[in-house]
Amino acid sequence: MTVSDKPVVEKQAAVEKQNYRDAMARLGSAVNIITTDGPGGRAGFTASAVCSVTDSPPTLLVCLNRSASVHSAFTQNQVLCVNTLADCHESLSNLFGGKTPMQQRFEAAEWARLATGSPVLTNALVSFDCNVTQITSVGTHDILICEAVALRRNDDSHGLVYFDRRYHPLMRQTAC
Ligand SMILES: NC(=O)c1ccc[n+]([C@@H]2O[C@H](COP(=O)([O-])OP(=O)(O)OC[C@H]3O[C@@H](n4cnc5c(N)ncnc54)[C@H](O)[C@@H]3O)[C@@H](O)[C@H]2O)c1
Ligand SMILES: Cc1cc2c(cc1C)N(C[C@H](O)[C@H](O)[C@H](O)COP(=O)(O)O)c1[nH]c(=O)[nH]c(=O)c1N2
Repeated sequence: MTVSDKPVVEKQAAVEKQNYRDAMARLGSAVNIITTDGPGGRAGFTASAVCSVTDSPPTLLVCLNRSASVHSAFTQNQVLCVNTLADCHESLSNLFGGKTPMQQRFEAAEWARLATGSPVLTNALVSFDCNVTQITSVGTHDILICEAVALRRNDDSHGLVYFDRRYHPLMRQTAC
């Protein structure tokens, strides 16, 4: 049998938006509620586009659609908290990912504060309280570069993954 050393690549004129989304739906990701508070007001939205950038200084990125109602609050406040959701947070994720009024979103859970004043979800898997240090626009979204200034972890909770347009619990291995 002859094995070609070249990968088979299907030629395509362009990747259409729907094909791109269908492909991206196959990447499982953590689900987060991103919150802020300050002169621009209190706001929060659900985000899967969150990624670690560097640990020195401890930096992550969040992608935010510029057409979202929460956009101006985040750019004005320049602070945010990434609250990574646990397996019990499916309905909270839908609440912060829809067109629900802001007060109703926050009434559905308990919140604390750390260093920046952004709302910290008390039973999140982990929370990264951050200063927004840079904003870069790409297409429809702003990439918010965020430096973590305080952290909070709940080490007993299970995780939540968004994969194939559905939520899936991710169980932590327990000692037996
Ligand atoms: N990065 C994002 O802005 C993003 C990510 C996930 C979901 N969403 C929004 O949540 C809703 C439900 O999404 P779904 O995953 O069930 O189905 P979907 O078909 O809208 O999205 C499938 C996947 O495509 C990507 N995607 C979707 N909209 C995008 C956008 N505007 N910009 C960049 N990437 C995008 C995400 O990876 C998403 O998981 C939709 O309104 C979607 O736009 C937005
Ligand atoms: C699972 C999942 C994941 C994401 C989203 C939704 C859901 C359900 N949404 C959409 C975002 O949460 C939604 O647009 C917000 O509610 C903002 O809408 P308002 O304009 O404030 O109503 C979203 N939006 C965004 O700008 N970046 C992201 O990474 C994501 N990820």
